[in-house]
Amino acid sequence: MSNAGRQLTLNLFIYPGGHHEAAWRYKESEPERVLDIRYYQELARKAEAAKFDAVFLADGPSLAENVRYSSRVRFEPVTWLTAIAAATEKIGLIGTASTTYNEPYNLARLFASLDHISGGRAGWNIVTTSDAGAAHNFGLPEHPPHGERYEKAREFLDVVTRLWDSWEDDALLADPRSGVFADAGKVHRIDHVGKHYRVRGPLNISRSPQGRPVYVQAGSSEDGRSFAAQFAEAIFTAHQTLQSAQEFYCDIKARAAALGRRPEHLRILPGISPFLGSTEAEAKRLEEEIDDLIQPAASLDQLKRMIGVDLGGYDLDGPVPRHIIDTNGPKGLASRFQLVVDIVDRENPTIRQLIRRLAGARGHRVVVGTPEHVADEIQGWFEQGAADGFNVMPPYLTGGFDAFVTEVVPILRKRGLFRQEYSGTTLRDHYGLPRPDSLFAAEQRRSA
Ligand SMILES: Cc1cc2nc3c(=O)[nH]c(=O)nc-3n(C[C@H](O)[C@H](O)[C@H](O)COP(=O)(O)O)c2cc1C
Repeated sequence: MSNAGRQLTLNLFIYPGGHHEAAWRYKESEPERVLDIRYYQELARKAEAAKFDAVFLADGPSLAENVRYSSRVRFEPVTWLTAIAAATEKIGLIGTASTTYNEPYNLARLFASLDHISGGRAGWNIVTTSDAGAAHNFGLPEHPPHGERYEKAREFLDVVTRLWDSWEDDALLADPRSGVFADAGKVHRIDHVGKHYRVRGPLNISRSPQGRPVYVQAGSSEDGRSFAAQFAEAIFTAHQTLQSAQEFYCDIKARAAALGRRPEHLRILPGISPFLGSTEAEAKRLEEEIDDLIQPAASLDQLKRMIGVDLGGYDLDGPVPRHIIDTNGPKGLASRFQLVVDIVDRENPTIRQLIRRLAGARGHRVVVGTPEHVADEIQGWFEQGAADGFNVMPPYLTGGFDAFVTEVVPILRKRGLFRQEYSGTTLRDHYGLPRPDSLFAAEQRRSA
């Protein structure tokens, strides 16, 4: 792959309080502002000033964390991003919404509205939701099995896509002279009748500036990879090693090409959580200072959600009891589970070492060092077929992000790896993605 002219994609992955699970306790953090929208508007403006591609918000339709220890209360993402849209001009706005716990029509309206309001900056992180607890918030007797969630997600995405295309681009006329507001012949019902959904349409808002928000996905299981290769335009992923990231990158690009897609229209973006210091020792001290704020009960809770076993009764300084981790259970299908099991098998950590290893970014890659070292790591993965860019996951806010923007981004720019200026105004422009034509307009042309 030629790297000439390739530019990094950089998203700011915002996690309330910072990505390190104990960051909210760090002396520079502002936990009291966790639900202050101006705090996030300020953060997004900083990311926009640094010419980042997008801000990204994760989400789940349940309170999965242990509230005693966790700062993870959060706004609903589209609401949150709409407020950020009002405070910014160009930065992309990617929000997470579940296909398992939403209705296609409502979700289509929400993201089409965000795309209109933001002038074409919306992206949808399509998740099937792995937290089984969510089922209890939606009257389901149990969380749908992994495969069924992805089956529903495929139908869900088909319906939403057709709803977003149900108004042809030139349907809205709003012509006071003729008195015609919209060309009814260019506004189409979708008449979907499927296994999981029945949706007539059309959508009650015209086609948005991007045509469709950008499709983002973050699964890594076999179902996840197949879904991503077919539909995703950006894929978030978590990898601990260059080799694992290269394998994923190569696999997804090959799958997409086999489906007739152009591999460059699918940005693969691993997470990176940088602890920065003027020396490696200083960066290590910063990491240790925040690690020392870990509350093991919270970490063990998180670990239980990831691997399905409760290690609360074990000696923290004893080995991880590998034999009780069921690799054939339902958890085994989720990618993050495998990532943790690989760490245990590779590094044979004590329980305390494992929870410290995961505390920084829940299995995403943590890089500790000088700005040059972090830039080298970014450039290395970017140029060796492991990434098209990164979700930057500051361990704490806002200092952890300020340091990245003031010290690492200039190095990446100097190396010609990252934009000096936006060349467009929409998220599709930033990602180098085409604006999709309306399916109905294409069908009309074929039948003309
Ligand atoms: C960067 C990143 C962000 C994610 N954000 C969310 C999220 O907000 N909500 C969610 O339910 N899952 C999230 N996930 C998890 C994936 O969407 C997916 O549910 C998980 O990988 C299981 O999918 P799989 O079984 O296909 O691997 C995220 C994963 C990554 C790598």
